[in-house]
Amino acid sequence: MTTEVLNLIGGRWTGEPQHERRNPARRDEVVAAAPRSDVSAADDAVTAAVSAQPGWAAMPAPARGAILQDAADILRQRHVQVAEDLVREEGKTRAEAMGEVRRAIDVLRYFGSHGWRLGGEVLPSSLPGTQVFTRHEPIGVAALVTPWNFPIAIPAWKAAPALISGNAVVLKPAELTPLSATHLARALMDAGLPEGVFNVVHGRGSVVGDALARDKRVGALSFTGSTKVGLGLHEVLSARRARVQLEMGGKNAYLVLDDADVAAAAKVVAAGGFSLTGQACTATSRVYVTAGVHDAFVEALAREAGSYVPGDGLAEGTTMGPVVSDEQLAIDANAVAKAREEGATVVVGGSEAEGSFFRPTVLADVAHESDVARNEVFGPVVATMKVSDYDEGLARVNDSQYGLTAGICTTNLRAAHDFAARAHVGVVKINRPTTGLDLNVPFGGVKDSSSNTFREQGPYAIDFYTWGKTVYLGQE
Ligand SMILES: NC(=O)C1=CN([C@@H]2O[C@H](COP(=O)(O)OP(=O)(O)OC[C@H]3O[C@@H](n4cnc5c(N)ncnc54)[C@H](OP(=O)(O)O)[C@@H]3O)[C@@H](O)[C@H]2O)C=CC1
Ligand SMILES: O=C(O)CCC(=O)C(=O)O
Repeated sequence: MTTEVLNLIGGRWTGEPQHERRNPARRDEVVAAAPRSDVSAADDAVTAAVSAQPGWAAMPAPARGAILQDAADILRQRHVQVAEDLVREEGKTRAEAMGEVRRAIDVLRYFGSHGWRLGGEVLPSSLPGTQVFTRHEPIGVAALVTPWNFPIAIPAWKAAPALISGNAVVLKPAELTPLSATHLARALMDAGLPEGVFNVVHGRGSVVGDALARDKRVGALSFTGSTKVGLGLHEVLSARRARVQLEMGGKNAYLVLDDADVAAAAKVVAAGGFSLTGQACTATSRVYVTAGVHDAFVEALAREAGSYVPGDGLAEGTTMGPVVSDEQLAIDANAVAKAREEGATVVVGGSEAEGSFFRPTVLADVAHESDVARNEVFGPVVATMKVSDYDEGLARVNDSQYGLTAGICTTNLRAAHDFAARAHVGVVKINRPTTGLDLNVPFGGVKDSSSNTFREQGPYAIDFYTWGKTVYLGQE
């Protein structure tokens, strides 16, 4: 069944559904049709947001929070349908999609509860009879440009802190996944969000996303996606000194030491590398293994990889969904072909794609300088490399243009602490998969993974959407 998706501008559903999205697991099924908007729709959405924002910011923060909490409840009532639509448009397994929708619900609840806690500080003044306090003012209009790989959780974790702090929002979701963003918008509107406070414009990133970035009324833009697009947005936004938050690519590394439990390490690396079909910016994609356990680890990882059952995420027994698009499928296949040319051994997987499915792939004997060891694949492909000891492993982990997540499997407390201190990444996982984040703690990277400024998630997320003011209150 095709669902017609429209833009949401100033509380009205508008536009012509023209662009079809097909189910990556069943290509004859059209899941959704959405507008391919032009720049005028982006302009209208920003106009609506500008006009709605002062009223929204004037509403008491607990009342704003109550709307987010109600939206969470509505999403909870609809969660089975929302998750199944997410599977059909993006390709996750049912369990992964349920987890993602759950996360969106929890994010709305979490930031909804912040309505009771927002505020500033009261500070002593050097002046007699004077009080100093700080205020956190909303930026005004925030644009959110989001990817297809977490099509409801990422819009939710960007929108919720923006909204609770009194901003109006214009969301440009990825063209591949229009339906999940619509479910989020419907829940917010059905919860009583005033018209114009949350707007959605569907269309090409290079048209709608670019127009939002260039609109001087947009005070902040939060982006998740490829490094290439993110760096372009950074140039546009910083040229006019608007806020920009970027969560981009990764080449996330794992280090497995001789003292690790090999079977447990293989499970951790497989979960980070193959869950979500490897389509996460936090996915494990290169593994350094010390010589004593190298061969046993590669064997154990290959066994884990072979145990996945690729298929339609809604089918019973499927443990890995399809690749999201033909373009991504070609990237996965080419990465393995190139690795082979550069001397790697394909231990398991790596065969021609079957339809939209690509088998979990483990590569061994990978050269440190080869393409697959350095560039993001965004698919279920894990490159393994032997290192002589911890120091060499740590140096290899840090030898990357990216710095999003990294992990270590070890039972040595000293190594674990040293790694936590010296891994040059935004998130360190010790004996846990590189994927998977708590919603109440900061998330972001360094180097080419991030804008290296404001973190997402947790209370820190609110900093990006507010600016600080200091008030001196004296008596006459
Ligand atoms: N860090 C992460 O979580 C993610 C990383 N990626 C990486 O990016 C690669 C490509 O994926 P893709 O989805 O195409 O990522 P993109 O960076 O192209 O897309 C992310 C978002 O940005 C929009 N966009 C694209 N071009 C522009 C532009 N010029 N100006 C403003 N917005 C724009 C997209 O719109 P639209 O696509 O609808 O046109 C989408 O909404 C992946 O293979 C992976 O390496 C991808 C997704 C998530
Ligand atoms: O690992 C996760 O849970 C989040 C990953 C993520 O933020 C992304 O892929 O964009």
